[in-house]
Amino acid sequence: MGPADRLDLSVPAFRPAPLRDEAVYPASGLRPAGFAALDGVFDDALCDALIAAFDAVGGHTASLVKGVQSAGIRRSRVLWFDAESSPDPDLTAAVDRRMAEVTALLNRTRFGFALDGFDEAFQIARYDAEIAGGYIRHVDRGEGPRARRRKLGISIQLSAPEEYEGGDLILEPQAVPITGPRRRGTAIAFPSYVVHEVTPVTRGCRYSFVAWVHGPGFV
Ligand SMILES: O=C(O)CCC(=O)C(=O)O
Ligand SMILES: [Fe+2]
Repeated sequence: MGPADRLDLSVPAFRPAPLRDEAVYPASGLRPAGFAALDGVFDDALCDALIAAFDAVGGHTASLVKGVQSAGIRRSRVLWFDAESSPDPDLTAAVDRRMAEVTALLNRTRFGFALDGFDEAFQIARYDAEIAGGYIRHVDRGEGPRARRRKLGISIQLSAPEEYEGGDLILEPQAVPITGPRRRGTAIAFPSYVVHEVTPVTRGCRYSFVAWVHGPGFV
């Protein structure tokens, strides 16, 4: 019997390890309201598959709202990742399952927001050194019918830290800015009213996966 005979083809292609409730926080050990990070949300196979899904189509130049583009504000390419753009239903299912799990865990342990779903497709973004890819300080909430319902943003680092320089996700949940961890597969979560930026990439390229979770307005 060769090794191929022992392959169990019923095993799904994407099986990230169970989520551990082991949030990582800045070195101070403080847990500022308005920021959470969770390691191991996507495994390498999921990160690789999402990068490949992006590269297969190359994404389009990111816009702000209603197709408005401003290179002074945001320089990146994005792909809206959903059942239509996904190359593989197993990948879509694995990502959907994991995002539901991670949202439930983070909201239960950290945020406690009233949330009612994902109203927008997930976003895969690519920031290239050639164009000093980045995104200046901004908040994710806006005036539009969906943007006003954004409550929680979750950014997952798809690239390994050594693949790029710059490209830090910096958040300002309180007075002291926090630089998000760069570990591959780590999720960084923050309320959609928190100011944040992606500093310009100076070498290589950074891919991220971003989900927004929606709900009734903050009252
Ligand atoms: O790439 C990231 O990690 C964050 C992107 C972002 O802030 C956004 O798309 O609103
Ligand atoms: Fe943002």
